[in-house]
Amino acid sequence: MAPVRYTRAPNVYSRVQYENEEDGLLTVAKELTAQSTYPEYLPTWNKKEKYEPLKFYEHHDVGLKADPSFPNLLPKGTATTKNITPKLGVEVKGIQISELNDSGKDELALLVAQKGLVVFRDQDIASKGPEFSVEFGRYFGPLHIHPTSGAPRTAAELHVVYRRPDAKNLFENRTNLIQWHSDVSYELQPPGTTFFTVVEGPESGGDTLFADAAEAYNRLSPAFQKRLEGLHALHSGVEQANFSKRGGGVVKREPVQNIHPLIRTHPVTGQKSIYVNSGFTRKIVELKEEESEYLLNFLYDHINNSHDLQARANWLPGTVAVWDNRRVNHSAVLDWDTSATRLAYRITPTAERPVYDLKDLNTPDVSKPYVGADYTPSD
Ligand SMILES: O=C(O)CCC(=O)C(=O)O
Ligand SMILES: [Fe+2]
Repeated sequence: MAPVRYTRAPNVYSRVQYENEEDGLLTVAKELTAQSTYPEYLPTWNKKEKYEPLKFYEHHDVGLKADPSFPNLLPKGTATTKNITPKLGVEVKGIQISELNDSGKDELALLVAQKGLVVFRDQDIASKGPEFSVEFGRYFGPLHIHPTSGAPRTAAELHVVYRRPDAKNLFENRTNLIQWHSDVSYELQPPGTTFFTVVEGPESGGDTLFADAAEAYNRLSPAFQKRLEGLHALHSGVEQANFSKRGGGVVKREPVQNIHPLIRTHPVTGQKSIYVNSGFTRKIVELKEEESEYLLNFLYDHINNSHDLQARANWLPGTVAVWDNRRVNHSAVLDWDTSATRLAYRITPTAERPVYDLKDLNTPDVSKPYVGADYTPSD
């Protein structure tokens, strides 16, 4: 059977970037470190770093505690806001997220849940060093340590996205490099409020695209919504781990596959969204293969190609975008062909095990057992 149409090689960013190895620590070339304006964020890959499988924990979203009038996050007369699109995304200026007290952080989580994406301009958080971002992020949930990506030498919890100045032309074998996904959806408890900032980047290009899977759900007819209820999808981290291994990279935690409801409900807003993505979703477990492929391809088309439920963030110095990874899918845009470096990092607090019905929130396993033939990834 043909593979799902949108499933391509995982993360084009994870192409080999390391050149030095000192005692199991892979690092980028010394000349690149010398040139970097933020060398403390350059990726390193520690071959000795190994983690146990992630275990279930109860997640209580801090957005639930927030004052919905946002007195700390959006103080009147100081903060300004502007919607990026009518429903998805808002741009905020005039406040420093690094200075928020706990109430302000609760409000930030609520605003991100409500808007899907919040773009803060002129932030100083990166200049405070990697350890500050780790401490900041922990407030929102236990931080995810990515199994294969690089991390700053002093902050294993940050996920680094790096394209070196002499990156090869990735369009040689591809017509486009768009890779829609929701971060690490294969985990038992995937991320929620997710922070991303580009500390070094091209003058133009290298934007990030966002698609609103809640609006995508709302656009479906009631009959179609009903059909999706009760279905579950298998998400897989196996191909990403294999890809890293093949390139001589690291696998810090054994890859997992998890089954999540196809429609999930947000614990803070009560909003439903379609929880599939063409990066990590492999199969709808209640359906036969052809049926699953047919339905997944429809949903991928609907989410990835409906530009009228999407937003695009551009990166100015000091921009921090925060998205709700439960509700939006995203893709990098690798469109520049100058020798500009792009160096970015993500702070990735994890969230609840996805549920369709909020009465199942924080129960260890609400998915039906996977009874189909064992799924064997092709990669
Ligand atoms: O580089 C980007 O714009 C997005 C990268 C990405 O998908 C991520 O770090 O989650
Ligand atoms: Fe991502």
